[in-house]
Amino acid sequence: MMLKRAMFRCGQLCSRVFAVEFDLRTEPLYFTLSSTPQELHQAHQQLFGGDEKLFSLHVHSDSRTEKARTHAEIKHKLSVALSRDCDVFEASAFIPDVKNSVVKGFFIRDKSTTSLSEDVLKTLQQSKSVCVFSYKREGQYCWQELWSPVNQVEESVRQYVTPAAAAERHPSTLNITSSDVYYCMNDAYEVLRECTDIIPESKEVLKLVNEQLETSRGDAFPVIVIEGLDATGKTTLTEALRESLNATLLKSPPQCLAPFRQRFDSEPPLIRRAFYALGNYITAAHIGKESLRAPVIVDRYWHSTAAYAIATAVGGRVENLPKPGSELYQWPEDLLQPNLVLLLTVSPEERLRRLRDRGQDKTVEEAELEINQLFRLKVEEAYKRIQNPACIIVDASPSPREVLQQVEHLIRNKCHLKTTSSLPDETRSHAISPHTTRW
Ligand SMILES: Nc1ncnc2c1ncn2[C@@H]1O[C@H](COP(=O)(O)OP(=O)(O)O)[C@@H](O)[C@H]1O
Ligand SMILES: Nc1ccn([C@H]2C[C@H](O)[C@@H](COP(=O)(O)OP(=O)(O)O)O2)c(=O)n1
Repeated sequence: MMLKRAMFRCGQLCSRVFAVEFDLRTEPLYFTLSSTPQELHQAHQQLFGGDEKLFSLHVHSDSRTEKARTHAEIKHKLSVALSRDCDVFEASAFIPDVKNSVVKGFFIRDKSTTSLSEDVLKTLQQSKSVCVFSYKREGQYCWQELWSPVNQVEESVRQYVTPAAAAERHPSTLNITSSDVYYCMNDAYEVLRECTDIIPESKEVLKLVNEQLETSRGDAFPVIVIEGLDATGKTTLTEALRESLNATLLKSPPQCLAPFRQRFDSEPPLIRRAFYALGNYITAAHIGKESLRAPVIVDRYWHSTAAYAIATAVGGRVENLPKPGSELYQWPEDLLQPNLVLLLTVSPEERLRRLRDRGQDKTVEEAELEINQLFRLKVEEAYKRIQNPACIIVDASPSPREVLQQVEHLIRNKCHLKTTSSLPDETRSHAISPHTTRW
């Protein structure tokens, strides 16, 4: 039964292009499978040409939540259970330019002479969602076959590794919609609804969404979002703006979701990003209400949700990001738009200094960001590519006072507002009215 299922999965994969993130600084290695022997290119020789043991495994399931969780579990197991003699690379099997065609997995290169990797794969293969292949060599050729720890899989035919041209779109960009980034509330809502059995907190989050959603936005005061990586000065600036504009300060995710955040941060992207996406809709409802009374400053919003999600989903280099203008950078049609989005930027050195000076707990992701220069670059680049509204970049390296003045100036120009921080305290209230704005 298990073998039959594996054979079926194998058949589904064979017509796809495989990509292995062999070296994150360059393009993935792409190959297809062919029934006739094919000579390997020099680049492919680096992976397939040695005498190490090679395996790949792919995760299938009709349930997207099960697939996402199994993939995350496998990633964790491979990182803790394999020996130091094993290299694990992210891998995928996909149909070029076909959305949602990616089957994610891993490629394993085992330089050891022990059977540890086989033992680990044997336990992973117990899962009905996992399909394992091994790679064998003969002369200059390398073929892939379905792997079984017990007996030779007789029906499995040799499928020769055949170098393939680079894909125009990096495969990791094919599955982003509704797996990493949600372009309407319902898509994110559905994911959490599918999780209510395995993550009971999902019910509470959905209840909060149902209770708080109501978007009203009439002749409103302006809404200004402040974005940026951790420690770029968002909290410092948003609090100063609250005072100088006599504004309401909101954040996304909203305070009511704080008790659940850690729980969802430990989930794979499919679920974690759905949580943050729903947070934006709750914040949007708060913005709708509050902007009837005063200007609203928002600390992180959709730009953060999309930029972090895209940067995490896309492996390797900045060049792998979806190209500028891609539909993946579009704002969701059903999410309230702010009037202005400002992106605070500082040099990596200054940001590290601020992080160290602050010396407080960082989310795991932010800790990784610190050591992972590539990821940081991708988040910033994704921020800059988001459209409608796009963000305006603010150099946040000067003193807090200078940054505030710079931002007040921008708000005055872009929102046709009067800000009054340079005025004496007693004249400082209600300088902004909905009627002085253009929207
Ligand atoms: N313009 C600035 N110049 C120097 N230090 C700053 C500036 N803005 C903020 N900081 C300091 O940098 C650290 C991070 O700022 P914070 O406002 O908490 O950033 P964020 O909210 O973006 O994580 C804090 O210790 C803060 O006092
Ligand atoms: N609106 C938001 C806000 C944060 N996120 C995600 C993106 C990152 O994974 C983290 C960053 O949040 P973090 O707590 O480190 O940021 P702050 O310290 O609050 O500035 O949260 C999001 O997806 N959408």
